[in-house]
Amino acid sequence: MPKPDPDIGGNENVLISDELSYDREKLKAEHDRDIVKLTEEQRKIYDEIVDAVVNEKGGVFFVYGFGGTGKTFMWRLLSAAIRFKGEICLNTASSGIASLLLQGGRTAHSRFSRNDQALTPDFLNTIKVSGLPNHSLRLKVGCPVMLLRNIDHTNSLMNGTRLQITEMDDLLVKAKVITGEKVGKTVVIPRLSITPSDNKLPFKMRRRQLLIAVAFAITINKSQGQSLSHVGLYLPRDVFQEMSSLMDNYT
Ligand SMILES: Nc1ncnc2c1ncn2[C@@H]1O[C@H](COP(=O)(O)OP(=O)(O)OP(=O)(O)O)[C@@H](O)[C@H]1O
Repeated sequence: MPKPDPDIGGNENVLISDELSYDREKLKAEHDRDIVKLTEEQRKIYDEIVDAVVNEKGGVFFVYGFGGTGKTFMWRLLSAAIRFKGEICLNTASSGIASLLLQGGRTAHSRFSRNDQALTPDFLNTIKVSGLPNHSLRLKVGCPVMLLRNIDHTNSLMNGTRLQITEMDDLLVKAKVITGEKVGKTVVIPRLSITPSDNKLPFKMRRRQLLIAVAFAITINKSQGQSLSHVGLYLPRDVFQEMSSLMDNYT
């Protein structure tokens, strides 16, 4: 009896094995042939993006230009530069036609729905989206938290209500309301299944979690309508400087 090939199947991530199966020598030859053709402008973009990848700087780059000015040409070269080194480059386009222009290109929809199985729980647990509680919450009795959804209008348990944890159980927490009309009231917050309302993810996501986030600080929007005796402001940028230069521009 032939034995099954141990390299086939198993738990291997389909997406990763697909992306690592390119002919690296051929890609390198194509890359080396075309890199010398880059215009000065294309080369500048190429260098900046490759530098961000190689040195793990990360970043989001928006490349624009008139039709036929070489965006796809450069993108193919960038993909080859990453892939011939044995690294992964996921080419994703918004439409089927656009995805055909890129080697190994897929639409975002097809890429991610086809690989639902390849999205491991570990990966899903790292996702942080607005309105969705984090997978892991570090709570302690006494810590301030904020509700992330409207749970019970009559009891003022609304998105943005602040509470203080008073008791913790495996599946729920008890907390005291510290803002709004029901200040002082103790409420029970259960775990609920929730789908992000503002979902920019290209797949459906649902998480079962307490609908709260630790809130030692809140955004200015969430603090609306509250009279507070003491306030500390966190201003990571010099907004006053920006305001004054804006005013200069308008006067
Ligand atoms: N530096 C270059 N050297 C040689 N040929 C190039 C170069 N840049 C682009 N080309 C060629 O010019 C043509 C148009 O380029 P490309 O398709 O990349 O443009 P584009 O900006 O993606 O266009 P569109 O916006 O219409 O999709 C292609 O045939 C491409 O191979």
